[in-house]
Amino acid sequence: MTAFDSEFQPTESNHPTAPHSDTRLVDRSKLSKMYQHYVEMKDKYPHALLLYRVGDFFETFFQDAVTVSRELELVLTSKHGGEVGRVAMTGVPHHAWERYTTQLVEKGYAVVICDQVEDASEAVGLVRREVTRILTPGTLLEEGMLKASRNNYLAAVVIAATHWGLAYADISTGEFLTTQGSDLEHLTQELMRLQPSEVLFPTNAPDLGSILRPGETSPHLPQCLPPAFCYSLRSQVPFSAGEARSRLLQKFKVRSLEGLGCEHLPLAVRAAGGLLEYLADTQKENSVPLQLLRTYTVTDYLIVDHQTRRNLEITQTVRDGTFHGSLLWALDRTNTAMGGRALRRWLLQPLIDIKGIQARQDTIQELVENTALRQDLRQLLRQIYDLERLTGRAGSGTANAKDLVALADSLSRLPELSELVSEAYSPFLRALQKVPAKLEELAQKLHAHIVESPPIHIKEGGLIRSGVNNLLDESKATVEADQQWIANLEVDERSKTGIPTLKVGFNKTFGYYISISRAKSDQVPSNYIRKQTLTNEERYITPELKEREARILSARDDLNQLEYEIFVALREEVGEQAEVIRNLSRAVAAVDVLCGLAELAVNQGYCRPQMVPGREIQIVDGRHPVVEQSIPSGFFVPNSTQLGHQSATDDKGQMTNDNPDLIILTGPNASGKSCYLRQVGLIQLMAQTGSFVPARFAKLGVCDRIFTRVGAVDDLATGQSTFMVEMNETANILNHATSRSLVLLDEIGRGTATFDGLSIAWAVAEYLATDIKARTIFATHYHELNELAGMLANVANYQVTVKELPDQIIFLHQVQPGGADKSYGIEAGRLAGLPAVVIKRAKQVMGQIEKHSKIAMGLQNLD
Ligand SMILES: Nc1ncnc2c1ncn2[C@@H]1O[C@H](COP(=O)(O)OP(=O)(O)OP(=O)(O)O)[C@@H](O)[C@H]1O
Repeated sequence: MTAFDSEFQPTESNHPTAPHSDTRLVDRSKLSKMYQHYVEMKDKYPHALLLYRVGDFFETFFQDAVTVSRELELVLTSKHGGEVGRVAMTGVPHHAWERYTTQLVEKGYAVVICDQVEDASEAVGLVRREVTRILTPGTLLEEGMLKASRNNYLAAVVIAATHWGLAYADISTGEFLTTQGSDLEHLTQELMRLQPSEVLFPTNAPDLGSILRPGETSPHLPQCLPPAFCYSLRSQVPFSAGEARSRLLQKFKVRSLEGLGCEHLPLAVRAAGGLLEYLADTQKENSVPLQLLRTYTVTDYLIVDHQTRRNLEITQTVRDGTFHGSLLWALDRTNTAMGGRALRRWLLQPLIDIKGIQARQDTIQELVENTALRQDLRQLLRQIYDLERLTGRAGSGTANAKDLVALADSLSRLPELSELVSEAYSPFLRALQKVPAKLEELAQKLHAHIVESPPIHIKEGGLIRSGVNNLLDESKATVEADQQWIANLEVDERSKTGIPTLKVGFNKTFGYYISISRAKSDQVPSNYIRKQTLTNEERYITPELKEREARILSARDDLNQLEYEIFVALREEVGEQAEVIRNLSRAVAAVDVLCGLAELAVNQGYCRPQMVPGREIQIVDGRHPVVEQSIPSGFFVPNSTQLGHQSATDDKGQMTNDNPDLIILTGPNASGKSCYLRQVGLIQLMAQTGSFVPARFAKLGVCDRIFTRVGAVDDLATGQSTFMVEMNETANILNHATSRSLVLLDEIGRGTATFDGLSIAWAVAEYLATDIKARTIFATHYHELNELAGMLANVANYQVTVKELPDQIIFLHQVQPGGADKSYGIEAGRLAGLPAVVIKRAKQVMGQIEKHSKIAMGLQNLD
């Protein structure tokens, strides 16, 4: 049972006159007709909030009114509901429904819009109302409800023992992908990467159709599904192999799924088919244009698990979860919303295919070298709106005329874009050299049909230019002539009647009228018919005035309808081109990302890393891309890195530690160990994204995974201690890392007794260096670990240096060979003002410990 349901356990009100607030308890036969209809609708959507159009408002009644008034802090009122008495009610003005619905959806509710589908003034009996839209967190299209800078993913998951299928779509941009795997940990990591707004999960739970809001638990959800997301519990039927497959075949009009790459991936097919069914169920008449389904494999990309993504602060900082200070913040120089979203996707899913990486690098390089091209492109890209989402809204029939003008403006920039890149030779720029002629024609047509600055509402006219449609022009001319006649009426009647203060006015109730001050009412001509008497004036109509008015009003309705029809036809034409426009949008987005990365490379002095097939990681004068932008220019101290043991030998054939697999990094607090560790991880990740990197030179073997274990954060949510979290993360690394992984460990074993911690740290480092041979940087305060380098050829010691003055330590932030053998902790204590006697004693204790802790020697004896 969801929290949503539990709030509405039928409870009989004690108060005899309290308004009814539960549809399940009310005597329906005593409800008035409209409420009976409302209750029928509510029965169909028990788990959603039903917004029901009544005149100028979207109202909610009964239990929904209670929820909505609480969630939106609106006043809960009541209304007469027939013989039953009063019914709880709260509502929002119809023009503001988007704003209020956004808030409800953000809180994890599904919202059903039940709108009037006929003109209230023409309705016989009850106005016809239908469900026109169902909004759930993962199925939004409206501009105001979406964040421009990130995708809004709807995911669907199928689990069979340890195997899983995952499909996801962003219906606002049309992306639709599916995959399957056999390790549930990968499923969790994929979901954490995608951060979907809603996840569909097929189950046989009794409360099908409900949405579990973030943090809500259900016995029907398996452990591998992170509780941070909204889960929609769905029937298993559309997720069955047969149904899902035929839905996909039908949607993409194909005979087999071979071409989509998932013919032999039953779980991927089941997830994708189930997702399509949900879209059909929620989108009603708006059919959403989706790109052709793409199948991918998780291991085709660099695997960056959630902890690592968090520790490396890819999209938000660890400390306060802000975008400012993240890698994305430091790298984003894109000029379009599409580019911004693409950069985020790229950073969350870096490549392992060298050719793919080099194609991006080639494009950046061309743009770095050709400054004029880069600047011109960036200038032009600024004028391109969100083509992906505009097309989505056009295709689903939710775009307004302003959207189509924005789309036309953007499409008409594309020929200029292709002209700019006509001489380009790198792959991503060449992809823009040809713009399909039909898109140019479409842009011209839209511009020729729709006025430059149309109103938001599409049913109230004022959208279409003259010269587009003869009938429209003729009706417009008639209306204008009648309006002119009315405009002249004031002057004509003043001269006819000799009343200089006579006025022609208009109001909603009476339409046009002639107003005469009461003092002059005796001079009124006989054909004037009195309609209304006010304190100082009398209002009249004439048969002729009413005839003109009737003509204007009816012609205006026809005009608005005709304009609407022309507009809808144009919108459909755009929808038909959705696939072509979106293919091009993706190419534009990629060029925007690469242009931004090129700009960054030039401004920040990045270099093109050489990507090599081996295991080597060689970085000369590397910098941390975020820290260097956060401190004054020139203050960041660059440091080099050399990792990836190649059985290095010196001139005499002796093994050396020059090119180790594992570095033990020591240094005092705040000297820069964490910064260095992250810098290496970020440079590797940036390089596999295709970006240039903050270094003087870099030669990098492609990694399969990056792991980090950084800092100590209590996982209060799961009730795990700092130490257990640390051990879990470490276990995960040791169980999954390979010799092609990059492992960054900061402070292993600090959350327990010193000797336990040191022993674990030692054993972990040794295992990584000897068994896994992963490239590892191990930052630690246990300088005893420096002894490892004496035992293992592929381990080297490095330290972050400081300069000691009598009463202070100066941080040099320089990473140099060698191990710190000094306890800076005691030094720091002295600087902090610990009494001299305590410091002295601490040094004595330290000396004793060191005397008895020659670990390497002891272990050799053990071996
Ligand atoms: N290479 C560098 N150049 C300039 N400033 C640096 C550099 N490295 C680190 N810093 C600065 O030093 C501060 C401390 O660095 P960091 O947190 O990496 O230290 P640490 O050695 O990991 O400390 P602790 O052991 O206490 O965790 C950083 O916030 C950064 O501003």
